[in-house]
Amino acid sequence: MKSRKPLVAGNWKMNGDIVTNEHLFTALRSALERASISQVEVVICPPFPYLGQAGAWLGDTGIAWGAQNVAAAPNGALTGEVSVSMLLDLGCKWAIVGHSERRTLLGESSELIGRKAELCAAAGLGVIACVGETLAEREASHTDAVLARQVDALVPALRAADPARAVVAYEPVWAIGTGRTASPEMAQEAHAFIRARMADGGVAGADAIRIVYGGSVKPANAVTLFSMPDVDGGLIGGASLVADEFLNICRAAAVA
Ligand SMILES: O=C(CO)COP(=O)(O)O
Repeated sequence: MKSRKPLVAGNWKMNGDIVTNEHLFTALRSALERASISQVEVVICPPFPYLGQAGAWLGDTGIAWGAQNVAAAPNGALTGEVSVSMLLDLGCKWAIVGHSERRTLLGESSELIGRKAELCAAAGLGVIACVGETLAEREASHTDAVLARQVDALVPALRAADPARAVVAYEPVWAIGTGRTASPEMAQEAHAFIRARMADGGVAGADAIRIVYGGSVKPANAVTLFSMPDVDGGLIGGASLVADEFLNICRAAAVA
């Protein structure tokens, strides 16, 4: 039994609409209530426009909701951006930062992501900070170097954060949406490296910070992944859009 409470977060990415979401929220509510998996922290991250809808549907459940991104500044002339305080206003408990889709498609740097994480930590908004290597980087044996750079940029935020409100998500880019999952041993190796790197960087809460795995997690592979000693749950893309699949992944986190 691990000392860290597992966390399973659904990253809906840019999917959904009011009607579809309503069905998904309804199914998630009843499924998760029936399963009563209080030993798992469950988070749903819909697109920004639906955070209010998430609050309306999930507010009286144990399920938290969060954003998929946040601005790197507290307020001001930043057209189109959404601040930490706005997310707190909407009842968000969490924000994802540094997803590889934003790193690669939108050019977000590790430094920018570190700043976002620091703003979350300072305001008490939980942060799920994503790291992970590309296939080319893994094949060139650069995985550790890439993870080290990405984790180091998060260290100031992780040192400042309440360890219960800081999560690192290891998402190898080659496993995202591809159906290709890291083996449990590969995930464990990367997670152990990330934890040691945090500790070396002076993050006193490194042992308490959850490191979750993301990349083609499905009900069929969740238990073996989550059973690894440093894998503390998952960040789920595609399968989080299907209530039964997401529920079964949450169940896997409860038994792993
Ligand atoms: O990017 C992910 C979660 O943030 C993973 O996506 P998939 O689960 O669809 O591979």
